[in-house]
Amino acid sequence: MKALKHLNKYFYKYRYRLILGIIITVVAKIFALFTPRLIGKSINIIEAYLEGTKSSNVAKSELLTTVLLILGAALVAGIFTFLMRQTIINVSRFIEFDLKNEVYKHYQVLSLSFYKSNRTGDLMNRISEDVGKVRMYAGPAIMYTINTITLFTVALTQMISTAPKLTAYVMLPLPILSFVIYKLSRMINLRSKIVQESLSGLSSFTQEQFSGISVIKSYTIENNVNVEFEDLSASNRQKQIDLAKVQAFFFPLMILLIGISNLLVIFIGGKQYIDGEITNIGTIAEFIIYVNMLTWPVATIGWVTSIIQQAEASQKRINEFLETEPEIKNTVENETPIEGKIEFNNVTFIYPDTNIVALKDVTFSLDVGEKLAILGMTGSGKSTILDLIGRLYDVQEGTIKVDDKNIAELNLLSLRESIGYVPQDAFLFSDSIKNNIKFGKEDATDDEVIEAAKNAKVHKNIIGFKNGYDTVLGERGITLSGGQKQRVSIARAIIKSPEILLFDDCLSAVDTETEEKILNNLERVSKNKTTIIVSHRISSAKNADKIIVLDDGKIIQSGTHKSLKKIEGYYKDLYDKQRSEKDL
Ligand SMILES: Nc1ncnc2c1ncn2[C@@H]1O[C@H](COP(=O)(O)OP(=O)(O)OP(=O)(O)O)[C@@H](O)[C@H]1O
Repeated sequence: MKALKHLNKYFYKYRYRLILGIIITVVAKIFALFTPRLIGKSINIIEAYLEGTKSSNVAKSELLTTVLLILGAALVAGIFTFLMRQTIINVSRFIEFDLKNEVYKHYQVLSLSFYKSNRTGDLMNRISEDVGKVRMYAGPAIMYTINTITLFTVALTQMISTAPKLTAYVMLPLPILSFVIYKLSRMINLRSKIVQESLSGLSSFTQEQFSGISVIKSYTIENNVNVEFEDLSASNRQKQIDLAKVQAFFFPLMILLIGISNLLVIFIGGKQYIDGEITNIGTIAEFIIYVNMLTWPVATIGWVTSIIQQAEASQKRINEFLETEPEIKNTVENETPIEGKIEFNNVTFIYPDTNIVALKDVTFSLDVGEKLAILGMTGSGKSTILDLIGRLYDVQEGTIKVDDKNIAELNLLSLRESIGYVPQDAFLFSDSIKNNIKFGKEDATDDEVIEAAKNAKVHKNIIGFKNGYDTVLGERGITLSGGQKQRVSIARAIIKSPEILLFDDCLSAVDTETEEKILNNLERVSKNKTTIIVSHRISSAKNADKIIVLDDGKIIQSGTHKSLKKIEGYYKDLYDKQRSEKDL
């Protein structure tokens, strides 16, 4: 129960609703317990008539009154049972909502390395399945516990006061029932978990196959994939059958144990009546109803225990994530306006999860408004430089300064807000093109969106679609070409008009002619903005104020286009190669 203490703050938040819910539950059960008493009374009235102590008319009128009272009590109990669910179950839904938001909000502040070391499926599971299991504790478990306590207290008091010995006998099978249900619930939960895992394996498999459907078709491996799917499906079917088998035991078992209790009431109660230990035959009828009313709450003791155990395990998993501290922390409360001067001083960076040394002793500086181009072999550390400027990771050695201040001493939000970043793999959301561009500036006008798209040379493509800027992208929308995606992603960055622009090889899928036009536009929109362009093409680098060439994390060349094209080395080789390709 230690992990579940986390929920206490929510119970406190909703304390008034919860207390109201508890009161309503108690009232509902008290009214429900009038029924057995009144049914016993009705039988006693008939018994009195049969014995001749009550006249037919008196017996009939008393019978009618009792039946009306039963109806009234059942009605009140019914209304309160409805309200009970409306309060306690609603509280559990509120807590589920709060907890989901708490987890999601925490996910947002966690660093990139957290996402690298945890599988997406796991992150999603904790926010959906685990939170769902915790809800079962916050709602149904609490409701049924109060239910059981109230029913037991009231019913047992009445039963003991009416026939103590008979009470002892009929209560005998109930603890056995509770224990058996507990064991069965655990088995059901265990098998449900296995089914769940197999289902998520099946859906991960299908999801991957659908994403890679073009590869499957072009390699004509549909049959192999079908066989694999059938195997997974067959294994899932077996697991479902195993689960259904234990589930099938649940109700017959309950009926058996209720039946035993009923038989005990009839047999022992009947004997006691014959022996004169019980004076009224109505007591037997009353007890039969008590036994039936108590069986479900007793069964729920076992069920609730297993719900609590599951909720505890789920909350433990949730707490693990909630207790994970973000590696990148904002230490400055006040906003820090950024102008855009960037300085790397002897920066060495090792990726913590892989221990790959991505940058070695990197030093360069850029004044406000200057342009830097970074070139180099694949895997040489170019993207890492951009990630470090946005403080997605903290460096182990050396310092990175923006506006002469160590970036760790800047307000993290201000720093990131001052950056317009175009990643290597342009990521677009399943939303309209317009909203994808507006992502960079939420309050942008339509004109601003069009202007940004024009500068990124994608406007003509967009208006060519039937729905223009309202064209929806993604799974249920259209798929943009690689180059179109890159250009929408560029529009998203430039609409933000940030102080620092970072372009990570974002023109690689664009033809050289369009690249030239975009670069000219970028030249204009990025005036006075510090800009870094990562590229494999000389055409993207040649107009930069500074150029650096990386190799295995180290700067091996630096200078300008003019100077570097004359020096033997990577840049000149690339220049010569790309110039001859152009001639071809
Ligand atoms: N998130 C990460 N976790 C661990 N290692 C990483 C991560 N990102 C990159 N690396 C490693 O760091 C090194 C530098 O990668 P980086 O992406 O900076 O290279 P790059 O020059 O941008 O390459 P490319 O031109 O192919 O995009 C590579 O060896 C890469 O495997």
